[in-house]
Amino acid sequence: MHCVRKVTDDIYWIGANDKRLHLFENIHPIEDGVSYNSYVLLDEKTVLLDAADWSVGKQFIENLEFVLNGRPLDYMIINHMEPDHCASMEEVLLRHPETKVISTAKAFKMMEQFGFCNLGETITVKEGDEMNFGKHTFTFISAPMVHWPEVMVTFDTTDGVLFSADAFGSFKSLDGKLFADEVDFDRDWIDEARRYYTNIVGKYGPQVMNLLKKAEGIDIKIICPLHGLVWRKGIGYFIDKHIKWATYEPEEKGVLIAYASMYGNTENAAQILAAKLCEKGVTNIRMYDVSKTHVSYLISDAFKYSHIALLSVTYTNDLYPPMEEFIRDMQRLSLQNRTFAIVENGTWAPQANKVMCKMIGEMKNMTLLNEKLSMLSSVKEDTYEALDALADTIAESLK
Ligand SMILES: Cc1cc2nc3c(=O)[nH]c(=O)nc-3n(C[C@H](O)[C@H](O)[C@H](O)COP(=O)(O)O)c2cc1C
Repeated sequence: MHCVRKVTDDIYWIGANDKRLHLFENIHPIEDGVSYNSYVLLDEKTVLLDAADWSVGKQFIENLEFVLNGRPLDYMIINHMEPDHCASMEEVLLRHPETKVISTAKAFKMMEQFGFCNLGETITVKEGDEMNFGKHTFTFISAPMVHWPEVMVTFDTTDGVLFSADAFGSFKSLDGKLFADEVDFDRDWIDEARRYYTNIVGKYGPQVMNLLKKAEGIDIKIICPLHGLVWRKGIGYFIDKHIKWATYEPEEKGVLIAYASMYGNTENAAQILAAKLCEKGVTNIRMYDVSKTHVSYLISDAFKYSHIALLSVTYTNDLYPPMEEFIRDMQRLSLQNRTFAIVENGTWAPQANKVMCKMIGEMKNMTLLNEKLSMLSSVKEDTYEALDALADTIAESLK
């Protein structure tokens, strides 16, 4: 049975939720699922904006046919051709051979590469092109690398609706809600929106800022992304978050403590550091065991907090692999402007400090608060005092 919602009088959300998928992009855990959003404009012409993943294809097609209610589908706009949105487009075209597909030249090339064939009549658009569908005029804005190079976004100049592709998206299935003002976003959604942005689009901050600059000139009333909630109220709040993330500015003054420990002694040091920080009035702390926490959560909080304390054991003359993965991921996603404190542990020849220093040094605008805090196997009086002093240094730099 169909399951759709109205966005405006003429625009419907016809997407679907996937609560069964464990790993988004086969890498990021999605405990709360994800939605694949697709939209239809009913005007003098009918227009489908993006499709959906194959896993929800049946629901998506049922929704599409319900909304069309026997009308032909005149156009299908593909803003982003990644298979989690486009895999079902061929099914749409088999049912609607009358449909003309509108997209960028690069997207058509990539559709061919992926084998999304039988496209029929196509219309290639570029930055600034406009198309009228009756009451509504759409303009197309290129947004390269706002996830993939072929991406564009579509702006409905009539109603001020921005179809933003993967920009302004989020993990989490919608479960009946559609609009951000229907949920407690700060309580229930912001962490997953940040985890989505930072891990999926995080590397492309400058490109996101380019898109936001272009968006400054247009009066956006509604944002319709391809995953997550639709924004029609308080859009500025979400745009501000994206500006912070895209410019690699921390959202909050606080400390992310990430530790790697096999037998619990480095963990003990992490707990002592946290306790000392709290004693000194620094309570905005989030602590993770890197072996137990998927790196996508660590990345999300690395984008959130101003300070990052890394405490790691030495492992076969090198850094402990999950800690290395975390720092490598921060590098890959171009994280910048953070303040680090590091602690190493080793039993016969500690090496973790050297590797962590080198990796942090390879990133842009990172400050390292301490040169070396090395512990041998377990926390003794000297390490305890050194951790206390490190907490002082961190607290001071947070002022
Ligand atoms: C497989 C393995 C390899 C290790 N390699 C080194 C090493 O190369 N150099 C060193 O000083 N300690 C090494 N250690 C010791 C760890 O760093 C040790 O777990 C640590 O000193 C104690 O901290 P923990 O209780 O937090 O695990 C190794 C331990 C294991 C289990």
